[in-house]
Amino acid sequence: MESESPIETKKGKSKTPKKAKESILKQKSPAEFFAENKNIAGFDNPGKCLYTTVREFVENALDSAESISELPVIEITIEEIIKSKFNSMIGLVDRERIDEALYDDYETAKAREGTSDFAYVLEFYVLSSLDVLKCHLTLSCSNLFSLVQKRLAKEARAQEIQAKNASLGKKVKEHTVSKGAKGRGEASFYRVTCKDNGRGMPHDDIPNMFGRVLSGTKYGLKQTRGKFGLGAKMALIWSKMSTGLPIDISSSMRGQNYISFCRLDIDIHRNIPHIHLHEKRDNKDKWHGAEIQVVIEGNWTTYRSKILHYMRQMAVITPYAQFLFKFVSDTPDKNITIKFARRTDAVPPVPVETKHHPSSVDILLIKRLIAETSKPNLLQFLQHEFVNIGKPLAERLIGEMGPEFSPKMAVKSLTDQQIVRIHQLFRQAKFDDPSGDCLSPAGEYNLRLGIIKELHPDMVATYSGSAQVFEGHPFIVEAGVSVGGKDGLNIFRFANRIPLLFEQGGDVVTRTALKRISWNNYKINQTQDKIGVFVSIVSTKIPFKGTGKEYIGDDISEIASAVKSAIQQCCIQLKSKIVKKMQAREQQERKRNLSKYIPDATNAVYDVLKEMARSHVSKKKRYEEGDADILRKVSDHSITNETLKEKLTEHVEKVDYQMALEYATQTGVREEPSEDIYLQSLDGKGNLFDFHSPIFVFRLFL
Ligand SMILES: Nc1ncnc2c1ncn2[C@@H]1O[C@H](COP(=O)(O)OP(=O)(O)OP(=O)(O)O)[C@@H](O)[C@H]1O
Repeated sequence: MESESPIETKKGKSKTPKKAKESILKQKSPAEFFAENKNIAGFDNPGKCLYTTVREFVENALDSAESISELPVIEITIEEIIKSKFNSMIGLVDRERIDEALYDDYETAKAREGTSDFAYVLEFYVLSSLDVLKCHLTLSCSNLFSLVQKRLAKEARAQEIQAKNASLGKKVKEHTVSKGAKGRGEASFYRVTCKDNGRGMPHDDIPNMFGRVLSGTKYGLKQTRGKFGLGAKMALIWSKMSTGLPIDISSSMRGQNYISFCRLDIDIHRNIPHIHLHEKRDNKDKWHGAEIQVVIEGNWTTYRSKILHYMRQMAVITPYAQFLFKFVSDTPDKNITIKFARRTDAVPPVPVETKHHPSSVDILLIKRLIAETSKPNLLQFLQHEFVNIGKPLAERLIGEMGPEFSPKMAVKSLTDQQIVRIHQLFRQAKFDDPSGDCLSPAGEYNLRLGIIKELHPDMVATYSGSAQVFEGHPFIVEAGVSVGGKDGLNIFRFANRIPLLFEQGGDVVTRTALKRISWNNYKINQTQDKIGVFVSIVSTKIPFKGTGKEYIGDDISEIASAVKSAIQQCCIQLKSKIVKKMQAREQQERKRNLSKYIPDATNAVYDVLKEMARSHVSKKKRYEEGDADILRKVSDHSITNETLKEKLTEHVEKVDYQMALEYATQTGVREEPSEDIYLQSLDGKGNLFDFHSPIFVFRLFL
């Protein structure tokens, strides 16, 4: 008998090659891999799956509308499906429990006894004062009571930690439903529908776009929200895993007189779409766009706030889009409808596809570019397949590669070694940085609007950095920092105009804001002031950690320093505003203090002036009537001035003249007399001039 042992094969007893069934080697399809590791795509638990499904659909919808420069109009509906409805949807009959002990939420007789004891204790506790209770409880009761207290405290602590983590954007553990309320089997189901007015999809491509993992249209070098060709398929894989239901896609492209309808699921093992229905339907309304619908297990209760937060932030960074968000519950009072209205018609320019920068490519990519290029020779290949290589530079590079290279050599005939040489030179040579022209940043205006809308701060500063480069990819960092408004340090992160809500702790923006900004230097108190930090990064490649697009790592020094400098630039602007505001506040304070006793001074002056006015008028009258003696007195300025000074000093000696002067300066010279007082006096040259108000006189006098 022929041995199947690999050892025997090694010993040469069997020369025949191993049959396929003997091999221990196994292969997994990408769909299988992601089904087994769905957490790396942001599908960690039912609640997070609901959140990520919404997110993937919304981001596809935005990418699609923006790609045809259409102002996005997006409707998202999450409809709660209760178990009986779900069962009837899939044709499953609801069954009553027969063998109760079989269930996860089953309580043993002993546990029930404990519970009734507990109910008694609790009732007793409520009815009695604590002291009385302490006296009367038996030892066993008090033991039980402390056990119960411990359990309640533990539950409360767990809930507290969960709420805290959720607010910090940390991973939220699924709320463990306490036994007796809802067993493990009691999943919640939701129908998620997302409708957009975007480009739609070609009829024949739909099955592969939704039923083949790692297929998409966004692989080029371009700033897009989607990147991996994974998100929509993950929603389908999760629906297949949790409900077994397919996905429904309706789509129509501009000018198409039909709507493509496709219902499909995915053959996980072969990573191919399994089509249930694929047909063309009438498009009477000339609609274009897509509507995707999927039924999945989820958890609205624990992820409600994250989903709404995400929608709000998406509306902030995409003010040119209109979103209609609906949650439809089986209990109508839990229904939610939120319309995020469009706030501007200015759509940022559509990001353009660009070519690779020589410093960003690896050997594999060079080989792929060679395989795909239409250019016949090395010179043209270098010139046309990369940015920042013009003809003269291409010629110099070829000269530098070595004698076996020439401009005219067929690019497809390059050997593996020659490709390695090109790669080495690309690494070592100096190239101009790629420009950021292909990028479409959110814009300082949008950031400012967003901050004001979210935080209602006292002051805001924004900054838009110029394009920079990491590993040959251009990127732009924009930042906004606010002071005042809601509590604490709030950090808002956006990447290619996607809000990032999870894994905040490891993100480059969070780390920079918390560890690398000396807030005190900018007169901002990190622990007391309410600070808002908004940072938006756009790039042809966002270096997300993982496929879940949750956070940007802190390990790319170019990005880290650009983030730091953008935040610092905002802080510098804020500092001067803060200093001015502090000075204004101080002045205001002084003014308030002055005004406490200034009325005394002005009243005194007013009295003096009134008296002088009276005598002045009478003197004037007498002068007009021909009193020669009075003429001498009126023309004698020193007498008038002296008299005034004397009288004022008499009345206002308690006034701090310096402060009074300041007050008068701040108040300014009033144009109209504040009181019904009008008098004339003589200036230094003996001319008559007018005093219009007590303050004016006061200032002149001082
Ligand atoms: N609403 C939509 N309108 C038009 N095309 C869509 C829509 N949703 C998905 N698509 C197409 O389906 C493809 C696959 O989508 P999927 O969400 O799986 O991946 P992606 O968006 O390319 O990348 P990522 O996994 O990073 O989100 C997209 O590249 C896009 O071409």
